Amino acid sequence: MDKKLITGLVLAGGRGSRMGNVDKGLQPFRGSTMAQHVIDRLVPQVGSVMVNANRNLEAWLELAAPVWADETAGFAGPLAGLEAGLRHCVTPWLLAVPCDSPFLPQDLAVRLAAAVEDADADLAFAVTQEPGMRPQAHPVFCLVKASRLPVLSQYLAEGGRRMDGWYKGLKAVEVLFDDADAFRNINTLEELHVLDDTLPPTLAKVTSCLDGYDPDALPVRDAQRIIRDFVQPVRSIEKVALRAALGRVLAVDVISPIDVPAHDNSAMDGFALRGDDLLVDTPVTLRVIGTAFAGNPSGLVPQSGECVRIMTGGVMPLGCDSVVPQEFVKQDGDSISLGAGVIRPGDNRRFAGEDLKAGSEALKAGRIVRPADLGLLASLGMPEVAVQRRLRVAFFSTGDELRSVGEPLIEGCVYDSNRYTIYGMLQRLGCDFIDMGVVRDDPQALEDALRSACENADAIITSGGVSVGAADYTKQVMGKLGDVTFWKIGMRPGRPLAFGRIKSNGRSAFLFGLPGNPVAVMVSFYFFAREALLRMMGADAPLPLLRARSSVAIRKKPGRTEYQRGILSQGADGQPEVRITGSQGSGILRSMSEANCMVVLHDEQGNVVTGDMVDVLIFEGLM
Ligand SMILES: Nc1nc2c(c(=O)[nH]1)N[C@H]1C(S)=C(S)[C@@H](COP(=O)(O)OP(=O)(O)OC[C@H]3O[C@@H](n4cnc5c(N)ncnc54)[C@H](O)[C@@H]3O)O[C@H]1N2
Ligand code: MOO
Ligand SMILES: [Mg+2]
Repeated sequence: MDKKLITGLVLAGGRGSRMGNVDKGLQPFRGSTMAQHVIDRLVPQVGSVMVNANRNLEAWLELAAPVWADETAGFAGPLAGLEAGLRHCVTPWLLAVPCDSPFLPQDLAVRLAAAVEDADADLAFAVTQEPGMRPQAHPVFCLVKASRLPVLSQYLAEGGRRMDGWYKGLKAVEVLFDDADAFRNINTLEELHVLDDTLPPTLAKVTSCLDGYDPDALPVRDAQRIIRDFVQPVRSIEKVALRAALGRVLAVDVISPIDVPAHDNSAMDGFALRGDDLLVDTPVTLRVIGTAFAGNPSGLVPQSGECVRIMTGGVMPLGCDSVVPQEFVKQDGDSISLGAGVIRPGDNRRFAGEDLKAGSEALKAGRIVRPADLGLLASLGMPEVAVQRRLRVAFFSTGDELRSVGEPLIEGCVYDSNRYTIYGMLQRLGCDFIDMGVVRDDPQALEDALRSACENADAIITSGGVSVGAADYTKQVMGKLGDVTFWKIGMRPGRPLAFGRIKSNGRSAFLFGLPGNPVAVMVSFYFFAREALLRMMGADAPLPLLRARSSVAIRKKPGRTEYQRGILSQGADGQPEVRITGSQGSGILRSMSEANCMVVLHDEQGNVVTGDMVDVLIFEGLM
């Protein structure tokens, strides 16, 4: 069938009641509107497209398609829309599709048309079948002979409303499509958001990708994956002087503008010569015709039997490919002699570009600049480097029992240590920070603090108040301000965690509500917040776990991840060996301070026997 014989009709006249009574098709989706996506899919398949809509007609007209309202009053459903479409259809066939199915098949018209032609039918509609399920009809996706309008009008006049009810007396055929997802229709705003890959992901979207997601029993790796999928890099670049780039995250790939080194040069102080002059078993004598200093090309071109005195780094004279170190020759006036086989042709010569070739990638974006990188960048002659702007992280502690250092400690109170461990860990990551002090267990004070943090920072870290205590208002307030979830993670310590993104006055920030216990807060930071913050900074720096032999037995329950404070040292055989520090209670900071590593006992792992290999995270050098 020639596609010019078909008019496409987008059915957009519904109430959108499950979407909060909005005009569904006009809802933003992937950079335009949902209906626009449907129209874009339809246009290549048909001669022309029109729309059936009952509200916001001006907005619909902007879609550059004719718009027709129902003629049957009172939002009578898609059949009323089909009737309006058929009334204005000037082609022999009409292809109807709903406005909320932006993924409709690209071969919908061709396949339905082939079916009506084969069967000499009045109507064809789509059917899908999932494995092991009964076929599912999609009667709103139908190709209808325009001349059958009177049958439909009569059905409507008699009060009929069923999409698959009106064509009982007509010849209708089903067409089976393989891809059920192509007929997916979007009913709620949440669903629309979840499917819109141009919008920042929602937690619902991210968690829907996990099998058996249970916020109350979440494995560590699932929590890490959700966090990884949810946080997004802050895209903001600045140029800094080379030295200031130390510890910062490179924002772009660095391509070498030059060959390093720029010339073939000598690796030794000695004599540059032509490899052809070297004889396999006979000593040679060469005449020295001049000297090449580093930084001062000699311009000399030795002939056969000649050589040039050269310093380390000096540019190789033309025709020379080898250098004999001065210790290996006998010099006599202006000639040198060297024994057979002292060097081979090509020895002690450094090639132009052997370190880096012009145009090659010297460093990748996302790298955290280390001292060697500073040197490398300097070797390329770069005075400035493009880096990600520093991440701004606001943090505060929650709890009426907390006193800040410098204040007197009243009965029942403790000094706030979490703000100091958090400060230390953020500082090591290279973040800018805003220390917001201690916030009382008071809903208004918490809301004010979270809003202020959100408006001034990229990320917020709080500690305390995420478990189940009666004064833990933190969760309630966090939930109110945004897309935040509360987890019980299968780990020890650090079981409760709040995570998400909150909004205030048009600004948003990622939120990590870490548990209050002083060791739990550090473990949660290292194993969840750290990677997320690095990701926001555009950096890629996975936690470096090493293997070490356990010099002790460790009790461990399978089914949760345990982080034990450990001391790593060199065993009697020179291999790394780890033992556990004293008490592992999640309030005991002293053993954390004594430790130089964490022993990571994974989910599935059970008791550790002396001599078993275990994973270890070393604190020193940890970003
Ligand atoms: N019935 C239950 N109780 C608790 C559970 C549970 O599942 N059921 N989980 C326990 C676990 S695990 C942890 S961890 C804590 C986490 O509690 P919160 O995040 O609500 O923290 P708080 O109750 O505010 O404080 C816990 C503890 O830590 C001390 N703390 C808090 N902030 C600081 C700070 N900045 N500096 C020093 N010490 C701090 C606080 O005084 C408490 O002793 O909940 C368990 N309970
Ligand atoms: O996180 Mo809690 O520290 O497991 O006691
Ligand atoms: Mg609590």
